[in-house]
Amino acid sequence: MITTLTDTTASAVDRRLIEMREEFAVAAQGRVLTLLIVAGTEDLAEPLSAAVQASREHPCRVLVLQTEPEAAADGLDAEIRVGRDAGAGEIVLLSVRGQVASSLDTLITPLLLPDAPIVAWWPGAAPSSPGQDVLGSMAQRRITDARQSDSPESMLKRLRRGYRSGDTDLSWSRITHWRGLIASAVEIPPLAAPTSVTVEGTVDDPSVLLMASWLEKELGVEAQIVPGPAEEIGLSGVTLVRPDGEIALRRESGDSIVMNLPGDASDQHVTIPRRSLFECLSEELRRLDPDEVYGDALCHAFTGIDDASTFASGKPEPTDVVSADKDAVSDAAAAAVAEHLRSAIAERGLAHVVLTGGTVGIPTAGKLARELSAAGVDPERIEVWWGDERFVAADSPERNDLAVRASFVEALGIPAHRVHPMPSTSSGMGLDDAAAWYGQQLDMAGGDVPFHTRGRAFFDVLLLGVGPDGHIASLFPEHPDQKETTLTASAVRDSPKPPPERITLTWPAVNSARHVVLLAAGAEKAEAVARAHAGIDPWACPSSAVRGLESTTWYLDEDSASGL
Ligand SMILES: O=C1O[C@H](COP(=O)(O)O)[C@@H](O)[C@H](O)[C@H]1O
Repeated sequence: MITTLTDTTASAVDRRLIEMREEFAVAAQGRVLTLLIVAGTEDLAEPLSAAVQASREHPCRVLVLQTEPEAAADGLDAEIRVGRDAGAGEIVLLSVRGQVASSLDTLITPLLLPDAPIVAWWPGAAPSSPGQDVLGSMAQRRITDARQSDSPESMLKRLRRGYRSGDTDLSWSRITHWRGLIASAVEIPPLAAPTSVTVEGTVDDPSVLLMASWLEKELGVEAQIVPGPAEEIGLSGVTLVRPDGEIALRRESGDSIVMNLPGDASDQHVTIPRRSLFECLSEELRRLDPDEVYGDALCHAFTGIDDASTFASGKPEPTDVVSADKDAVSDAAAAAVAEHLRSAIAERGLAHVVLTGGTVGIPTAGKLARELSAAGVDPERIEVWWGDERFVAADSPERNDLAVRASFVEALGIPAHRVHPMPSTSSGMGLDDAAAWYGQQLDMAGGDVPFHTRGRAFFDVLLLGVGPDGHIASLFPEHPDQKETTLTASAVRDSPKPPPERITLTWPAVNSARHVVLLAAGAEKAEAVARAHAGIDPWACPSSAVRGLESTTWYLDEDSASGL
């Protein structure tokens, strides 16, 4: 039975659901979990059919959220399916538009099964840190599917950075049977450690990457990934070389894997069909405890990316623009930034700029507004973010956003929904929640464009003032809070520069810009500027370790450039 409700509310949906159960004598008892399917406007026929099948094994309430935050009009439509149309569960499809999408947690709370676990599933695009997502944080288990991304390896790296216990990915469930076969094969006597491991398959396929990582971690041997047959997608073979012979597994067809063991090269055929979406989902719903083995394999896969300097290395070298004085520095920077934003808008219809506070940053923002107006840039097309903020009251003169509200935001007439100040103490949130919330706003705006992957950029221009100690944003030299690299924005305590509590973009986020514009003026900045030019060293000199994907330019006056 299917009922639709247009322009409705969550409580009206809940009431109708209860009525339908009564009308059609459908029992609610026995539902073991709430499955949240979170998506944009893409076609969900396949995930829904997998969920309906899985509900026969795990009777559940399925809440499907299709969100369109950019929709011109706000609204909520619902379709409720119970009985035959919903497998062994009940399905509520919610189409959420505009502002309604900004409070998804409040929206779904009345619709959750009381006292039952929640599993969140993103069948397509997923947040960088599912565990910190507004819906993901309500769930015990969070399921993503990196294979669905345009850039699966990048997505897996993002998931690794944002990993929280309870996360899993269907690329991992796709290789469960392979792992079982390999685990039993390596136990075959005589027990001998493999000397080499080769994983064959699509080279950037997440299942292939996870298999290689798992084997490396478990066996302590480096795993080589080699391309498999072009017609095969995903994992096609695994070979472990032991002193007594080879353990070789190769997918022969969609239905079977051929296995050879040391001393037995007789091509044993094992019936293991390629796993369907339903089977993978069902396996994940079977276990509600965290899958630590997945966490280990994921984290081992990209161990090297923890080093903050890797975010900056390999990008174009910085250049310097030296002007006579501070005034001329902000003139030059504002003109260059306006041009970058204008061309981003011409290319993509929208530009993301990150503003900064500080002695040069604040006047630069005012001049940028004038440059953009003179160029006739549509203020509707600019999204404004901040690189850092002081965690004080919203109306405190210490706030970086307040310093440019009149000169930039109001002067240009940028609509409120395009302006993203970092939360203040007036928000009611504590410092950690406020930082996490801001990071989440960015992750949601970035969609599949990662803040956690080298080689991709979200911001068009990132403006950064450079402090006399070499700090940028609120990443201070030798300050432990700079070590937070799994989040997009993080809390800073005990800042060496007052006020002590701040929010900052993290290393991966500041290194997610096309163009980086560093600003410094005055003799007191000369030493920091010289140190930052000596080589990438995030810990000792943060301003040395930020690079744009396309350009990094230091706007300096003669005094600050005197040590170069
Ligand atoms: O505390 C901060 O300092 C930097 C640099 O400021 P400056 O006055 O030395 O130019 C600034 O860019 C940052 O946004 C701010 O919070």
